[in-house]
Amino acid sequence: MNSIHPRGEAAEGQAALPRVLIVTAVAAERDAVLRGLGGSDRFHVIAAGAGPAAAAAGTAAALAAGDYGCVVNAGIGGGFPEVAPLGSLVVASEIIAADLGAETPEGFRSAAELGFGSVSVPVDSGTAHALAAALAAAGLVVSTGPVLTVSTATGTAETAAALAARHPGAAGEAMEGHGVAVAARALGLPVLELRAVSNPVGPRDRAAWQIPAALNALTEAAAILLEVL
Ligand SMILES: O=C(O)c1cccc(C(=O)CC[C@H]2O[C@@H](n3cnc4c(=O)[nH]cnc43)[C@H](O)[C@@H]2O)c1
Repeated sequence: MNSIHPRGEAAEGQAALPRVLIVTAVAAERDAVLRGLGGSDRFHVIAAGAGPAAAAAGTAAALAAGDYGCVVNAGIGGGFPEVAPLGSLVVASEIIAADLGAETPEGFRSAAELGFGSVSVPVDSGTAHALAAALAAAGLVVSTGPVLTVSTATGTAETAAALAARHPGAAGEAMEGHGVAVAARALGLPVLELRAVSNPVGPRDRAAWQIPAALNALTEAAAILLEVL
């Protein structure tokens, strides 16, 4: 882990730490992350819009305009209840485009099964482990596991069960990770995904989403991110 000089500047005799791009979907998530970062100018936080296409385009545009050493997708997300309870944090071990593929009479076939290449982007595993350990050490509840990127948020028990069966150990679901990861990978940059769980992956009950608690957890996690990256 790095020791970070105030405002991310290099201490005398040390190389400057690389800048970090953090991509969220909406302004409320961006602002929650910014509160945790406490004004560090080493981090650039954007709200690129919801869904993988907006996330990929926003990430690519930001990376083209600046010099970054690492990209993080952050926000609220759904948690698979056996793995990631409400209000907890999820650090992705891999980022999977879970609904990229085709329906067939025999069921869903992933883009990988159709011959289009992998639907999974690896994360920077050393940093992901360090982040999860630091979050746990700070007393936060954290899980690691695959985080699924979907264009349609899961809204039934049947879809949740099918996703869990296709992706054993899946911890969470959100709508931007794979877009951010593909854009980062195009420039050879390491990527992470960090989610605060606002709702279970399962039958849709939007009124029950615990958004303020998840945004608070995201703020707490961003303060730890500052120490780890
Ligand atoms: O209404 C609000 O105040 C509010 C504040 C912050 C964020 C939101 C969102 O609606 C964020 C949308 C964003 O959340 C992710 N998400 C959350 N739960 C799920 C899920 O179960 N399945 C998939 N995605 C989920 C997703 O990344 C959305 O882009 C509202």
